[in-house]
Amino acid sequence: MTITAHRPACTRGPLISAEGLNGVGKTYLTNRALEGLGPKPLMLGAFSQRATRHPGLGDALLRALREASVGDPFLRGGTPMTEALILMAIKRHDLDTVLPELASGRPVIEGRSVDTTAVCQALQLHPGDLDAARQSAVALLGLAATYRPLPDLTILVTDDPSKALERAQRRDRCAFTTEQATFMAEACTLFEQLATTDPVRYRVVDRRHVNEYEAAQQIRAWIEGAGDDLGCLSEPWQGPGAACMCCGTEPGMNGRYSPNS
Ligand SMILES: Nc1ncnc2c1ncn2[C@@H]1O[C@H](COP(=O)(O)OP(=O)(O)OP(=O)(O)O)[C@@H](O)[C@H]1O
Ligand SMILES: Cc1cn([C@H]2C[C@H](O)[C@@H](COP(=O)(O)O)O2)c(=O)[nH]c1=O
Repeated sequence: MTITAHRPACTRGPLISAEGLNGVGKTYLTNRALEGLGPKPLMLGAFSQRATRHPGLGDALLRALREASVGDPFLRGGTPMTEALILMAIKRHDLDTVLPELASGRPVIEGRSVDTTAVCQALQLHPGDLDAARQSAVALLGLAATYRPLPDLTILVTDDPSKALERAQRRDRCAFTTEQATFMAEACTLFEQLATTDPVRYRVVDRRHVNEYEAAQQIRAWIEGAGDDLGCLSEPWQGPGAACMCCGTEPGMNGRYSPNS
């Protein structure tokens, strides 16, 4: 007998992240992409835009990282694994705060998510060894995926790292050190390598090959398509029997097909 799987799509909104180097244009291009789009997705602001005095656990953790990294733009305080776990906790906190919006069907866009954590922390764990960093970045993503579901869609904006550096410096009226510029160039390589490991989740827009209009159009189309046929979102640490964090459906409920039942 053949059992036909029938899985009604979950009513939740898609969880989308924008990733890439400082100054690469994640915010600029996403805002362009969203112009005239309705209903508007909820934008989860970039770390640097978060107020230092804002109450709440997520911002308190970020404040602790900022203080420990004494002004380093990549929040490097010298203990990369501890920092990785705190960054993952912040990203978990971000997810907790947007769950009601996701559950209501609204798309949510994270300005940076756990891919940045994987890339930046892996580079710190293996200075000067990009191969080892790539392996650790993949492993760190696996660890992050036990804290919280990964985004449904990750848009990597990439470019010549020197162009991103130039924009970040102009915007922030600062000068990155040579070491920081090298860190950014390595992060660029690692982001691009990480994106090849999961072609279903990642979409890459390379500003070396498309103009800003085309880039915004691509991003808009990806965001519009991200809500199609979404599965339920379950707590990774609860295992295959967990109910959906958004619609509450348990595997096997309402005639849903569960591969694990
Ligand atoms: N195509 C463009 N034309 C003009 N200005 C641009 C363009 N792309 C980006 N910028 C400007 O470059 C700067 C960096 O872009 P943006 O803030 O979007 O980068 P980001 O990837 O969000 O960076 P970060 O992660 O550091 O916050 C901004 O001042 C932005 O307005
Ligand atoms: C999430 C996250 C961020 N960072 C670094 C990367 C940037 O230099 C700053 C803030 O960036 P934003 O674009 O303003 O969000 O934080 C990091 O090193 N690790 C992370 O996980």
